Amino acid sequence: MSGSELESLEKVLESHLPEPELREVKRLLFGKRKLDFPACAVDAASERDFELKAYRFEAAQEQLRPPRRIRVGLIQHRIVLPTDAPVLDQVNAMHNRIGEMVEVAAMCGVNVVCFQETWMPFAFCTREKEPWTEFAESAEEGNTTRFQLAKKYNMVVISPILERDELHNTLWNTAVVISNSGNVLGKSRKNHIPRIGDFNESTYYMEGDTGHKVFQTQFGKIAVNICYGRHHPLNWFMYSLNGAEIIFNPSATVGALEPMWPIEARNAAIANHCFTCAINRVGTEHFKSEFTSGDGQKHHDFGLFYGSSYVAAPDGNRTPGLSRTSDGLLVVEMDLNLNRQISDKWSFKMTGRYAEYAEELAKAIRHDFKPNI
Ligand SMILES: NC(=O)NCCC(=O)O
Repeated sequence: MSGSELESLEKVLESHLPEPELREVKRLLFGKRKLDFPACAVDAASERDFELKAYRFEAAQEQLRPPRRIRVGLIQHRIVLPTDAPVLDQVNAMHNRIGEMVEVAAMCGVNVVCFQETWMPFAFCTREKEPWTEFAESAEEGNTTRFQLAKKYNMVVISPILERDELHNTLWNTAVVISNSGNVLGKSRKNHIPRIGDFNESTYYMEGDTGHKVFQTQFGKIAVNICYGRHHPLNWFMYSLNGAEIIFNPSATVGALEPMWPIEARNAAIANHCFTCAINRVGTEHFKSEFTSGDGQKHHDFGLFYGSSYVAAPDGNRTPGLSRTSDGLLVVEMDLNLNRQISDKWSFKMTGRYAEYAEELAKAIRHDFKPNI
């Protein structure tokens, strides 16, 4: 435990359940296998003070297709410097932290790594423009994109940033997808902007305009459904419709939303016959000026970002979560053949009545809509 905070549900079960029951509970809750990682990675993670966990999802051997095994890495971390440190110092400190964590991901053979949502302080609760908008940068040319990790480690990097689009004088909440060659493959902007509690993001940026892009990488077709989009089943569905084999969900989430966290990305993996990766930051971020929440309470912080990053598979299994309180790297090996195998078995997507939904939805959004009662 860190202070009075619960470290994780998994730790509670491990501490209190006898071994045979624990094994059964873990099978029911999670159902996947542990993956061995190199000793150098274990040592480096321990020296650098972050949790390292690794799991494997297997698929059946097929006759016509070879396995398509790849490894993803999910990184959760707290901000490094206080939020009133000079902006560039904060950015550099964060780059150093990410750099040392990605190096361990490389030791573990990770092919695609994803960081948490906008890896700057999550200052959008404050409604202040300065200095937070100074963190905004170009998706194509910004410091964070030019921070050369992808090519160095032959790894696809998903880097969620606050994007400044100079051409259109706009800010966006954007995930930049950098191919393992080091080139920017493209970007995916946050589709749904929360209007709840301290999530005052609509003061800073608009709903994304990049649709439901899927990126073809050397390690499979990937998409990014940023944070609040995970509450929208149709948002996951649209990425899946465009062929996503893995949907990443970089997030910054706190408090009352925690009971939903273990369920939403897992449901999406089941419903869409794909893998989903839910990533949340950790720690509590303090801001100098007091701000008022939607409920009238005054604060200097958002509350605890509860980490608990995990990966879910199309067969409904999922990994245990990373800690609620510590920085961590979750490495997961998955055979992408599992997606089609599960689709052929359960056929949720094949049996969807899309033409009917489309027709009824088209009617429901009209001003003259009358419910079919
Ligand atoms: N970052 C963000 O969109 N948070 C909104 C609350 C949530 O959905 O967890």
